[in-house]
Amino acid sequence: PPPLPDDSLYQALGGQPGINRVVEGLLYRIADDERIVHHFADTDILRLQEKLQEQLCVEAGGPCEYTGDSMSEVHAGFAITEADFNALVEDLIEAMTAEGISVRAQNRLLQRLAPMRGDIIYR
Ligand code: HEM
Repeated sequence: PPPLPDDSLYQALGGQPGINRVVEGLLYRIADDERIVHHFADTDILRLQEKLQEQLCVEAGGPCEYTGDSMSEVHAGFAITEADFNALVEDLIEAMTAEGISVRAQNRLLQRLAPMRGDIIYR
């Protein structure tokens, strides 16, 4: 999606510290999520954490650069289903709710991530 005109979403997420807490909460929830944890068996979790922190910052209109690989490159070969995708989004919503992020800000971020769906789900 095109860049946001301002950093209001970044601020609503609590800036980089808030985004980092959401990413940490997401990673803990994935680790506990029997529906999808198997996909991450061989993943360098510290790298994933760093790239997610950057990506969510960029998508929220924050002052960051994403240095990871493209969504299609990264997720190809994992045979990620629509149900897997929905499970991860559920975990993300839980992580944001636990950080006290408003439903409006949650929905703004999810709207930014939703278009990536086609690059992540295996067809
Ligand atoms: C909106 C949804 C998603 C976003 C924004 C996202 C974002 C990312 C990012 C930024 C990375 C790191 C890229 C890099 O290392 O250069 C990554 C890696 C990864 N993602 Fe996703 N992802 C999403 C959905 C999913 C889903 C649904 C699954 C599976 C259930 C998944 C499984 C993985 C795995 C296994 C890796 C690590 C790949 C590896 O170890 O080489 N992702 N993702």
